Amino acid sequence: MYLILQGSFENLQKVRKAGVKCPLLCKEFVVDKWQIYYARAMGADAVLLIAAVLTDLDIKYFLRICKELGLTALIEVHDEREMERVLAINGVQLIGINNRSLETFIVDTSNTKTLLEKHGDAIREKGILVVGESGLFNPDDVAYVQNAGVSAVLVGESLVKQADPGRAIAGLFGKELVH
Ligand SMILES: O=C(O)c1ccccc1NCC(=O)[C@H](O)[C@H](O)COP(=O)(O)O
Repeated sequence: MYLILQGSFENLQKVRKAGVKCPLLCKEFVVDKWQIYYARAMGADAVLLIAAVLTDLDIKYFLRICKELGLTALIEVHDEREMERVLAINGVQLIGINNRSLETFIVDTSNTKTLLEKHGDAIREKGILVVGESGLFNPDDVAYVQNAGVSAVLVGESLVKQADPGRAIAGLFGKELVH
């Protein structure tokens, strides 16, 4: 399980210094290569690359940097067009389907299902893992995106608003997760 750190590179370092051992995903709007080097220096294991704010050339270049640094790149898409762009890029291992529109902030989990119905075969052929992102609050939501074909989930609100992370995670999945 990755811990997702959002909003501040320095938080990555704080969390590492506090002794957190699990992998860390730097969830930022990465638009320049220095942010990837900085994320690595601060202790990240993975970075989010948002297709909506990057050109194809940027994504290819940033993927190369991630590979050199030993970082995993989670490439985030929101719609059909972004999915097609990302699937045409070699070396993508992890795609996140965000159910929240960056323009309207409206969340619709059927986005994951729609995109996987259309592109699931191509994704499987390439051996790409899919992460279902946003709007997941309970075991039914998780089951819905899992049945659509995702192998992992990216969750914010439903966990961070609860006092006990262990119980929050157990509540989200409907069972205790052993790690
Ligand atoms: O990431 C941002 O900076 C951001 C800016 C404006 C609106 C939303 C933004 N992020 C939302 C998140 O990162 C969510 O926490 C993440 O997508 C998970 O979704 P949820 O589980 O619904 O909180």
